[in-house]
Amino acid sequence: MTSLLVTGASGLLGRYLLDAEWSDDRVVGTYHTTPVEADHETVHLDVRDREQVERVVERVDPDVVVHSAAATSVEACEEKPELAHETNALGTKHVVDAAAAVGARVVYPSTAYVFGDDAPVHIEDDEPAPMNRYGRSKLDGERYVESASPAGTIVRFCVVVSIDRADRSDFGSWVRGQLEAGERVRLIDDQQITPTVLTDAVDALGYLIEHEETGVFHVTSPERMTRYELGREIAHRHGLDPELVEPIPMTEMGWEAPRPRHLCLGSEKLRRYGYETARIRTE
Ligand SMILES: C[C@H]1O[C@H](OP(=O)(O)OP(=O)(O)OC[C@H]2O[C@@H](n3cnc4c(=O)[nH]c(N)nc43)[C@H](O)[C@@H]2O)[C@@H](O)[C@@H](O)C1=O
Repeated sequence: MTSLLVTGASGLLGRYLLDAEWSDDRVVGTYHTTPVEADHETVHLDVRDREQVERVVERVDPDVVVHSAAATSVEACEEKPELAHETNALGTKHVVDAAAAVGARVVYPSTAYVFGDDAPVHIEDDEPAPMNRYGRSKLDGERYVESASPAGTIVRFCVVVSIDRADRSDFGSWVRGQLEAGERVRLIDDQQITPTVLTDAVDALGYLIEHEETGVFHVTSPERMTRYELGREIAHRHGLDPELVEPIPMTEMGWEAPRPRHLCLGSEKLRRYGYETARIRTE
């Protein structure tokens, strides 16, 4: 029986982790601003507060800490670099240090934004070169996990989407909700992504925890596509009108943070380790 502490349990990933079928062991979740309704114990935690992190980790005394608490808005991190640094870099250091003190392994969800535009697809061994402050702060967090003892696990995702549900605040749910309401959606057609299906993100984390794999892993669909193509695929999957999906360039988003045109991760390593991620395209 594995005892888990999941930080960021009110976030997209954390919330699912708490409900995941594989997490029927002892699980405690932490939240920062939004309390979580769950079958498991949840506790307030600000990962920026080193002493609070130490207290919670010591009390829960987990085998594994899944550290999914993070400032995940790319734009907010660009506007408030100190928030990105304190939450994603220092917060991770606090978790890594506290986990080491109780002998717990750290599993760290990270992001494709640790890479820039120097290659169309990046694999685990490639040298990160973030283009924005969010990517930089998550890479700083990765560095702490890399030097963790016991050895940690870094799991990079691309844009996390649900494709078969519409009950979350993720990109896929939003697109489906708009299409179901007969509303047009204008989606980026000049940035390639390898989306991470939400259920894959959760199940692959479970797989890596169960098999006690350490090091860096990418978890994404093997297919490259734009958000525009993804939106049309979501329409097809659910019998909705793909003509409601319109292409726009990234410049129309008015984003401050620079973003690579190729935000693609190769996840062949995970397949070699025996885990197959879902395909998104149906045709
Ligand atoms: C890998 C990486 O992936 C993500 O970062 P992101 O690239 O900033 O993309 P996002 O999905 O968070 O979009 C940011 C905002 O922008 C809107 N948005 C996006 N794409 C279109 C789009 O195509 N059309 C419209 N209308 N709105 C869009 C979207 O609704 C939201 O309000 C994060 O998970 C992040 O934590 C992470 O790690």
